[in-house]
Amino acid sequence: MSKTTKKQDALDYHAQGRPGKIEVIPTKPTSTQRDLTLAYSPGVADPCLEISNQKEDVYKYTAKGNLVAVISNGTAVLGLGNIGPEAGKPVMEGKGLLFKIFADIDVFDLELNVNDVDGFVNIVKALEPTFGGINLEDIKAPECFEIERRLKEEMNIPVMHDDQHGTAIISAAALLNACELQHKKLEDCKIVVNGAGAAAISCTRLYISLGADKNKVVMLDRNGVIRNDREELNALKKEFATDSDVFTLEEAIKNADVFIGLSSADVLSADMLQSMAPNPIVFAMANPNPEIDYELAIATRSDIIMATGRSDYPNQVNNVLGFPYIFRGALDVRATAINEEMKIAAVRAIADLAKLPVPESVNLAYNSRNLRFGKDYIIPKPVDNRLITIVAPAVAKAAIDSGVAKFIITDWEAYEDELKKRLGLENKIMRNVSDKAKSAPKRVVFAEADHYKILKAAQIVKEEGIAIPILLGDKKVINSIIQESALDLEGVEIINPEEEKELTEKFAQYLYTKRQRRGITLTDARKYMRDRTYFGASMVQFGNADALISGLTRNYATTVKPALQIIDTMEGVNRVAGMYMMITKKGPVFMADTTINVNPTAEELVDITVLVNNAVKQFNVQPKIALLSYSNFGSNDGAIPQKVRDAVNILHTKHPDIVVDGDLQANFALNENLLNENFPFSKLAGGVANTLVFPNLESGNMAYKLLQELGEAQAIGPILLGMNKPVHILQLGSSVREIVDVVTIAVVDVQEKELSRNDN
Ligand SMILES: NC(=O)C1=CN([C@@H]2O[C@H](COP(=O)(O)OP(=O)(O)OC[C@H]3O[C@@H](n4cnc5c(N)ncnc54)[C@H](OP(=O)(O)O)[C@@H]3O)[C@@H](O)[C@H]2O)C=CC1
Ligand SMILES: CC(=O)C(=O)O
Ligand SMILES: [Mg+2]
Repeated sequence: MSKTTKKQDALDYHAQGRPGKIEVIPTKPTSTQRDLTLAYSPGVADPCLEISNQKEDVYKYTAKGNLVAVISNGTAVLGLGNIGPEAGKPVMEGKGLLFKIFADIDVFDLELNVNDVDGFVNIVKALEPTFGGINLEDIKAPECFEIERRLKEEMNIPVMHDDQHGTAIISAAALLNACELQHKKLEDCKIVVNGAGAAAISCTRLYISLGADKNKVVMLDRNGVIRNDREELNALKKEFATDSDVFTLEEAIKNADVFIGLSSADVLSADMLQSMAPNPIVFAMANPNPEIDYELAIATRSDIIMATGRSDYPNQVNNVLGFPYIFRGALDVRATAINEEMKIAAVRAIADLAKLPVPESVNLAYNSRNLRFGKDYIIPKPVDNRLITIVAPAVAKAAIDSGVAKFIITDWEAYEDELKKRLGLENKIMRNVSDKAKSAPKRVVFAEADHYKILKAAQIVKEEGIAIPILLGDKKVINSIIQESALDLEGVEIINPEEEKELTEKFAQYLYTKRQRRGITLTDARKYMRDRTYFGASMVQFGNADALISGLTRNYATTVKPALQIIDTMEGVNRVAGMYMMITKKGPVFMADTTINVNPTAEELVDITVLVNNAVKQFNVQPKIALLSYSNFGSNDGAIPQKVRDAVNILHTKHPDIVVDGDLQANFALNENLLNENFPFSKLAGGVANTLVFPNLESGNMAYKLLQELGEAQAIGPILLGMNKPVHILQLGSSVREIVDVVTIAVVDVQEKELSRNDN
């Protein structure tokens, strides 16, 4: 059992609820009799006949093109050995789960009760009509080599034995990077490979094709070094037999540069590790427990680069980084095989990705502040969602270039969008907003710059060219966080309001003049200016900055107050409101008011709707607004539906250009069929609403939070509407990504406000 998870937890995880880890879910509507008629007899006969006329249409009308079989006979399950097909099923279900979550590939796991090569090959061959690809898994050597060779030869869909090639690709990428970091040349490295099975042999072959010297490789199995004088060796082992004068691991490992473990747990001792060459590279990849314990290895050699197959230590070298994306790329071009060119393309793509800056989501997932290319980060993390958009296209391109693709991708940008969509990463709106921000970055002042998340967000917006950050706070404190977290904020202006006596006095005088008849004395105003949100808002008011970001550490109401006291609302606007852009599976939906107006009157709802209408247009979206209630067009007489109806009446009279209707229930507003069938007269009929205005703060606030938690929608905001100058208040505890999004919106807000001033 692994050291960080308890046996009972693992058993419970698998047994609780629906036993196992996967289920089958229909992808088409099934709710009406008509749906069933189409899904099954008689409707199903039509696609059947189309396919019978044109076999390739099976990709058009069935799930084949996205379906991979994970097939095992349970003869080499992880490092647990030949435990049989049933016992191997949890691993195969696990692979299915990883295929789905990392690459949106559907998997049937098939555990076969057959050990002989012919029997196995015959069964798998017969499955070709069902699947787009075959992932062979945990089948022991040497049979796995013959099985894979024959299936590749006899089948016309991609077949890959993952323990061989998945592992080879990933460990080769890690090895190239580790050599670079340890200043070793692969061709000069003395490499000891412990294990001579499926993974070990294929990994070694790939290292050699990437430049490793076969004469410097020593391979071992259970009986020790694979030597030419051993008579019982099979042909595969013979390929790596040596004449050198070493017999045991202890002897072979002396002065080795690299140890590759693909055997079983705890075979490499601390003494053996001590005897390796300076700056050794140790990949102890046996699962679940490595050839040497991670802690022991790093305690033994401080000059080591150490990797295991496990997720709970740095440098997880595990084929999970490869198989989802290799198959994704292969399926998307309907490759007939996974060839050497595709494998090498995957190696290079994965190795190069490790050298790029790490996304914040990955840092967060590993509770780390600044993962970066180095001894403890030689290879990307499995949760890095750039893997799909980098590795899959690299594999697909190589398949096309090497002539094994039946479908040619020409628009690579569209393909990347499609890949992002598969993982729900597609967010075109935000990408457009971000591009717009980058076209003319603005000065954004951060009131809470003595906070890691703010500094990290400032670094990101600076690096990406979205904004020019200005940091407010104690310089010493800010610089120490920057140093501690290895952030790069060189050249960024830091202002400590306490040192800015003149500016503070000017701002205080302004606040006093503005609010002297609202209970603020000059003494109060001077005191308030010590608060960085007051100071930052004043900077924006006086043009020392273009936008203010605050609110990470304090509640919304407290933070919005200084902004409202210092910065006026836009001309002709009576109030401010808060809006969220929710990125849902069905696309973006704008929601207001979610943060400010507790119980707006009908007139106030009108103001909010006008504000929202203008704001949504800034995102290049044509607003279609539903004013929500618990009733549809007068179906209920309550005070709230009445208020909403009154607001809609005013809007229709005074703002006929706005596409708005209500009162409407949320499901009617968002469902075209329901709306068309029941309310064809509605101004929204023929489509759905993309903007929802709520009758009060409680419904708006609860709705967006429910959508965020249960609907897994991404909430971007809050976006403060109606201010004369851009001030954006974060939600308490926002993530770095949320802060970056709000800054991006703030920059575009500045641009839009400048534009409308120039127009006037
Ligand atoms: N991190 C990763 O991504 C991956 C890790 N692995 C791990 O690699 C290991 C091997 O898997 P796989 O190749 O599929 O299995 P195989 O059964 O095909 O091969 C196992 C090999 O390990 C050798 N071996 C076992 N124990 C020892 C030992 N004490 N000393 C030396 N050699 C030993 C066997 O020797 P013999 O030939 O004499 O029986 C055999 O050559 C497993 O632990 C597996 O979990 C595998 C794939 C991916
Ligand atoms: C990771 C894997 O495939 C194995 O250990 O067998
Ligand atoms: Mg395996």
